[in-house]
Amino acid sequence: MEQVMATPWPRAAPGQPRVFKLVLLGSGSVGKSSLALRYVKNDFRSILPTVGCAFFTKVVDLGSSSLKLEIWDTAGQEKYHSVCHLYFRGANAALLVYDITRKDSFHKAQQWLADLEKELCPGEVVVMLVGNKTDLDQEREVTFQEGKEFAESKRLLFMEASAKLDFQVSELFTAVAGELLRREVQEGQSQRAPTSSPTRPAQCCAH
Ligand SMILES: Nc1nc2c(ncn2[C@@H]2O[C@H](COP(=O)(O)OP(=O)(O)OP(=O)(O)O)[C@@H](O)[C@H]2O)c(=O)[nH]1
Repeated sequence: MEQVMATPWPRAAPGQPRVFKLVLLGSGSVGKSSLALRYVKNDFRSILPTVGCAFFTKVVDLGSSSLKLEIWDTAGQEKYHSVCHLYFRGANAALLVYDITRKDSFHKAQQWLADLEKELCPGEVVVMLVGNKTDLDQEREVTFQEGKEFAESKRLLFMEASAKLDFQVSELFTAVAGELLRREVQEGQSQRAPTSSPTRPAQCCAH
């Protein structure tokens, strides 16, 4: 897996699919790298803890349209927490991942959301809460309902998945990609409408 420490903003070449940056955030060992590996390479294997950030790309075909996701897989270990905010700058989407067998990881995902909200404008980033490791249902500490209710209270997308069993992995990335395109179309329409006011201020939040 490629390990990178820089944060270049992606550019779309002419005629190529538009590029969106997606960051994976969450505690150590919740399965961020495994979800990315399953999605991009349809593989599941033992992976060493991420150092800094790992990087993947994948073109998502949505039928009438396609886009390229640049997936930034951040390190979840606490010692890397302070550098992680460097990676979500410029992000278009974020997956807040927790392990359904670890309540502490669910609380940590909520802290990540608070950090994201400090850096980014509300509604600017598509955020999905992801409860991973549904194959370990007998050890579950976070119910589906708890995840869903928290996501609804914060207006996040929500899905549970298993990187191990390949359960709902491509579905969750496709759902985020679909939402990115939907918002882009919506924003384009509101900018074309002569009577509409700008959708966002020129200078926003921490930018
Ligand atoms: N049972 C089960 N184990 C999983 C699943 N996804 C990941 N794992 C395991 O959980 C452990 C951690 O997975 P990683 O993908 O390295 O987790 P991470 O969140 O990227 O960890 P950091 O790099 O430390 O942030 C590994 O042993 C994986 O094999 C899953 O869906 N089910």
